[in-house]
Amino acid sequence: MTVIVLSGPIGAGKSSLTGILANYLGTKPFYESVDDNPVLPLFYADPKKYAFLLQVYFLNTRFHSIKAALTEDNNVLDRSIYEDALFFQMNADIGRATSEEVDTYYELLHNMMGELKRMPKKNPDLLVHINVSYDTMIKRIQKRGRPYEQLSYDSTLEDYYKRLLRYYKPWYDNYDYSPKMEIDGDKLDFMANPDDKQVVLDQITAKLKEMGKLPEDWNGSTNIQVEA
Ligand SMILES: Nc1ncnc2c1ncn2[C@@H]1O[C@H](COP(=O)(O)OP(=O)(O)OP(=O)(O)O)[C@@H](O)[C@H]1O
Ligand SMILES: Nc1nc(=O)c2ncn([C@H]3C[C@H](O)[C@@H](CO)O3)c2[nH]1
Repeated sequence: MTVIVLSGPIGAGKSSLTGILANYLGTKPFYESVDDNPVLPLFYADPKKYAFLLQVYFLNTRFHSIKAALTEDNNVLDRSIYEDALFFQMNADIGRATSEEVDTYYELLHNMMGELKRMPKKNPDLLVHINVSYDTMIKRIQKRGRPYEQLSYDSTLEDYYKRLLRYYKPWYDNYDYSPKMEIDGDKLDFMANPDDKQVVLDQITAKLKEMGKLPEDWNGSTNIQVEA
């Protein structure tokens, strides 16, 4: 059926929507490696030392996930390989990578993207991008409560998060691996409000129907798995 990739800033709701969408469509979710990621806390404690290592870690896990997803042809992915360079370029721009690390990273990324071109299915079917403002992003980061992501942990995080938001607009505009659509993550509380959740699911299924990826009369009901 379809391979859908989600994108958006930290705390936008990608993991949450990945689960909701996979359940609704009856497909398999792939999550970004966070709680089992040994490099992430090291990075937040010493970004300059660990930016390159963290990026290689994420790139490797994202390469693994996108290959599996494109092979099985029926999946939803939390943040994917297509956003990897956005993060690394931003960290490099603020002096957290040497020019040798930057060159090595882009050669590795180029090689990996070349491998994807050889897959039977080369691209996702749809990118769903969740837009959030700075205030929403911070509220969600606080709600989730990972200690090393809190503004109180490091005084430079406010600037880091604001900068990240600025990098997303051109990234989204230039993304061309598949059709794409945006979700308003400020207005739509798809976690706590069932009506908002249905609005988001309707927006995504309408896009999939328009693209011929779902039958016109499909309403999700036959595919919903009852959550325990
Ligand atoms: N639309 C929403 N409305 C209200 N709360 C939300 C919404 N989306 C996510 N949340 C809450 O915000 C927090 C962050 O959500 P989530 O982990 O899904 O974000 P994410 O985009 O996957 O983050 P990251 O980039 O860090 O992996 C969670 O506590 C989640 O319950
Ligand atoms: N430096 C860096 N590069 C990435 O590709 C990347 N992807 C995610 N993250 C950070 C953001 C959240 O804290 C947490 C969960 O998304 O991991 C990243 N950090």
